Amino acid sequence: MTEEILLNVSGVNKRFGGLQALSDVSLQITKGQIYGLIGPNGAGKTTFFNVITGLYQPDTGSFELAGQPYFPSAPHQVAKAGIARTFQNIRLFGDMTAMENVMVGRHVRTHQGLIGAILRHSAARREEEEIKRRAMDLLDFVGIAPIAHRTARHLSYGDQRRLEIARALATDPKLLALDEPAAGMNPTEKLALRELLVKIQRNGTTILLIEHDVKLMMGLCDRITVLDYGKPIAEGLPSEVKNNPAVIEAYLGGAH
Ligand SMILES: Nc1ncnc2c1ncn2[C@@H]1O[C@H](COP(=O)(O)OP(=O)(O)OP(=O)(O)O)[C@@H](O)[C@H]1O
Repeated sequence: MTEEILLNVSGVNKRFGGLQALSDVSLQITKGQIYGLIGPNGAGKTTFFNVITGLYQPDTGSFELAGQPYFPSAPHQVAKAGIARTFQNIRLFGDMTAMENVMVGRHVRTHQGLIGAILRHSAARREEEEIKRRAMDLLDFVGIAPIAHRTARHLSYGDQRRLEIARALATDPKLLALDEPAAGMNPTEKLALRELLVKIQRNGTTILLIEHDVKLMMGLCDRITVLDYGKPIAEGLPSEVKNNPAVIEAYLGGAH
């Protein structure tokens, strides 16, 4: 069986003034994988996320998503193309309920749009009901349905992270890109997060993951790329990457 490439990124460079933040970064993510991006602080992981989700324009680079040429432009277009992401620092609408936060994510995939919803055409009303049902299903899927009507700012840290994931899933992404989803979590929350990510993978969504918890990454990812000073220094199975001398040096030695 040939494996289908979901995201093919080739030759990405990104410079900020005198700093080469990404240096000829290429990677291929196969459909259905949990793909990890690791590296010391400042290695360029978030910059890579920002490039593939249209927040930063790369200096060079070519991209294909599900076999189609893809150019990450405005974040809204990126979501439509099939990539959803979360952020290192949680970005929820704090005064909206958990349910409303997920409904906002869902509007990317709807026909009537926000104007229709405001004017409340009957088609828009039907669609709104459908959006609510789907939002509730997603909250249930990530394990926070009982707090659907609580405002986001009053949720625990772990639940806010789950809510961000539910909101991203509401766009029906082909690729879910998670920037440090376990940051600040205690060991119990991390274990639950791990179970959730495996469940998302089983449901057919491909995941790209940045995470500092190397132990978590080694146990979870199908493949890993390691960045150091913007350059890919290793790529492969977790067991290969873990024993790679350049990776050990990047983590233990150097000025990081
Ligand atoms: N908008 C920007 N302007 C200037 N420099 C930037 C910008 N964004 C990132 N950088 C720099 O690019 C380099 C890579 O940063 P990036 O945040 O991508 O690293 P990272 O691997 O995600 O780090 P961390 O693990 O600490 O989050 C850093 O030196 C950072 O200071």
